[in-house]
Amino acid sequence: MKEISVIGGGSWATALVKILAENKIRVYWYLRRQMQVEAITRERRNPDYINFAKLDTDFIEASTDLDYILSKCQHLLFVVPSAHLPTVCQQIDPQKMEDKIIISSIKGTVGLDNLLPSAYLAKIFSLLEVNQGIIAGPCHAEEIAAGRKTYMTVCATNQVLRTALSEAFASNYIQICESEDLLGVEYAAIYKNVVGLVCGMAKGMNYGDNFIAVLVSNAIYELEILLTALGIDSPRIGSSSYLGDLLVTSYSEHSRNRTFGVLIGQGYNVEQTKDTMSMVAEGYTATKGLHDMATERGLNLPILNTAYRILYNYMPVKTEFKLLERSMI
Ligand SMILES: NC(=O)C1=CN([C@@H]2O[C@H](COP(=O)(O)OP(=O)(O)OC[C@H]3O[C@@H](n4cnc5c(N)ncnc54)[C@H](OP(=O)(O)O)[C@@H]3O)[C@@H](O)[C@H]2O)C=CC1
Ligand SMILES: O=C(CO)COP(=O)(O)O
Repeated sequence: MKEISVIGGGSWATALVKILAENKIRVYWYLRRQMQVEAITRERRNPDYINFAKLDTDFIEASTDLDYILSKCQHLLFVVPSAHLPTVCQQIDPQKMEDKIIISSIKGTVGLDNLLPSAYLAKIFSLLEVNQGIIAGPCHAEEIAAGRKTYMTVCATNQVLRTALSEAFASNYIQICESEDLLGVEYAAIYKNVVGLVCGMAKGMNYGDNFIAVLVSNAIYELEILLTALGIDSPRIGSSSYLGDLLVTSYSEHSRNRTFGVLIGQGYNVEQTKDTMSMVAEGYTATKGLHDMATERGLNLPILNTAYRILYNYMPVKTEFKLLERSMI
């Protein structure tokens, strides 16, 4: 792969663009604000997200013209928060997407149907699975910005695409793991955001490491039940895109989901917490999406239920944790 169009201007898109440009892949980058485009071109960094990451703008063309950015490359990488994916996609003519290869790196459920990002993109652009890929973690943009050793998972059923993505992203600090398990990895990446949020709540209420270790252990068990019910065959729970991503979100100070949970645990209400956050915490909407899926399948998942009752039924966090304490094993 010599070039790629990237759609999205947040911290994760910025980290991925950084790696691509370092690897001398030409990046056509769609951002929604002209001021951000101009600042990136002028300052060689994104002033609004991971602004300490230097960007090699010799390999980057940024623009607010989505049609132009999409027209430049066959490979398109979507990195927008799931809540905004429909808004972005509605601006795109599906006929212009016929021969495109679409990669997504979005960890949330989309729309009222709670679709996976890859399923949403496949539906609206009539994509074949062979033309889709995903990029998964465990990766925090902040650590990539600092060039810290990171393992990234690239998923595609198409071997040629997997290889192309591996080559595009591998570097002296990015180690690539390849996988064909798009569905399992995508579901796991969404569920871990809910767990990160609940771990944050525990932290915010001053639960200790002993409790959080049991919480995470129970989450692994819950993830297995959820994936099995969703039809994922023999998920590799211990792999870095499953367990690794769950752990980094549960424990890392960089995690926005965990931060969101900490604020709830400290007594802020949901609206105050949303207002305080300057970045997206996908676990908030994912809690509803996954809870709907679990309910439809008659699953009883205590951690997911706890998040749902606190965030959507506005139940007191302390009372809910007392109930959770009793249901964990
Ligand atoms: N950050 C990370 O370390 C990782 C993130 N991810 C995933 O990447 C995805 C993107 O998240 P991330 O980059 O971190 O998000 P950020 O919170 O860093 O950035 C949010 C982005 O959403 C844009 N946005 C806000 N409102 C709208 C809107 N109404 N319509 C369209 N766009 C809007 C913002 O644009 P503007 O600045 O113009 O407001 C900005 O580009 C998420 O699914 C996340 O889970 C995956 C792996 C790692
Ligand atoms: O997905 C991530 C790490 O792999 C980022 O997690 P947060 O969105 O919680 O920061």
